[in-house]
Amino acid sequence: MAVRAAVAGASGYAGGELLRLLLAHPEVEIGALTGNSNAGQRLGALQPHLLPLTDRVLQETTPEVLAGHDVVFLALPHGQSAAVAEQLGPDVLVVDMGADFRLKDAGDWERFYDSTHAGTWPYGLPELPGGRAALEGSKRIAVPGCYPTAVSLALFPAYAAALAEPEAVIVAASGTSGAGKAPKPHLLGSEVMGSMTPYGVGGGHRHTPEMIQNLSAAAGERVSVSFTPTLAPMPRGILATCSASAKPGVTAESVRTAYEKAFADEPFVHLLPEGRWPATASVHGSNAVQVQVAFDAAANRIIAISAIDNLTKGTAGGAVQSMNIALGFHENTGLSTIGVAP
Ligand SMILES: NC(=O)C1=CN([C@@H]2O[C@H](COP(=O)(O)OP(=O)(O)OC[C@H]3O[C@@H](n4cnc5c(N)ncnc54)[C@H](OP(=O)(O)O)[C@@H]3O)[C@@H](O)[C@H]2O)C=CC1
Ligand SMILES: CC(=O)N[C@@H](CCC(=O)OP(=O)(O)O)C(=O)O
Repeated sequence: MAVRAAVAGASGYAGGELLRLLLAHPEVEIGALTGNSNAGQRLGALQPHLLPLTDRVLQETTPEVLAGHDVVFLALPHGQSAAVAEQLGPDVLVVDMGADFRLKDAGDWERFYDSTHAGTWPYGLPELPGGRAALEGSKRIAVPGCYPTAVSLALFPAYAAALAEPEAVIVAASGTSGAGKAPKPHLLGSEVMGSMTPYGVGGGHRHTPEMIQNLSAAAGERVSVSFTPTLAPMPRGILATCSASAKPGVTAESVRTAYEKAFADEPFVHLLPEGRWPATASVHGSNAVQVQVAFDAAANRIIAISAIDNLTKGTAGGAVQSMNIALGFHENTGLSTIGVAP
């Protein structure tokens, strides 16, 4: 029998992408759909591409509306999930696509999110060492941030194989849907089109502690991260260019071997053949991740580059993949690795 899933935040970008995936998921029946300012609207007024659901009406995000489901997805702004989650029973699988339960360190949360830490849930990045075991049978899942997904997948093999020094430098470009649907002046078409600009420079971006958490766990020592995000004139996609100094004795062959080993059995991560480079268009609308790695011997640096779709593997696809593991479905169910390029 199919599981019944509610989606809170169905009017937003992450909620919309999740519904696109759930509509094709053979084990899921879509239950309540909720919004906030758009409660009472037809979904079709906000998500006209979700044709089978366009006549559904968005309800208020309340515990009563979300009750009676097997799975509840929370695609709400940061800080809004915890209060909703605590009203849901322990037998319901709650999948939080916001940041509320990602960080283990309460001090990091308070510094970067300026509010009280709600707690820590099993982390929804199955490809990390021990990632699947943490999700199997779990009733709570914290889906990673989009940039930490791209960066952690690019760099963890170098740290897990003790090839990289514990300092990483990351520059990543994101499409504008990463910033959500709520209107913001810097996201006006005339500001974004034909231009690229960095933001959150100098260690201020809230995804920095999440990257440090993941890479440090892989390395077994604290990894420092210098992260510079950049807004790119495209609706979807993240290209993360990550580098770290190589430890003594590292060669191009040892780097390649570590990455081949890390991703050999991964259904969604594609380590590209040597000489080919990740492209956001190749993963558009799919749960796939493209990764490539090179060893710059002159600079003694490992360069790892990844491409994801921020809305798919970067949030909704990652959420479905983790749900599949938690509920014992085949991990690929309802998820595609086929992009829509160009
Ligand atoms: N966009 C992305 O690429 C990614 C997003 N995420 C995470 O997913 C979550 C949603 O992001 P995104 O979809 O981009 O954001 P949007 O702004 O597009 O959507 C936000 C959703 O939350 C609802 N909402 C707003 N305020 C409240 C509130 N106070 N209480 C309950 N619901 C509320 C909105 O309802 P309404 O429209 O009716 O007001 C809308 O459905 C965020 O936590 C984000 O960090 C994670 C990874 C990637
Ligand atoms: C382009 C853009 O603004 N991106 C967002 C990241 C969005 C994301 O996926 O992260 P969360 O899940 O933590 O919201 C940002 O830089 O804050």
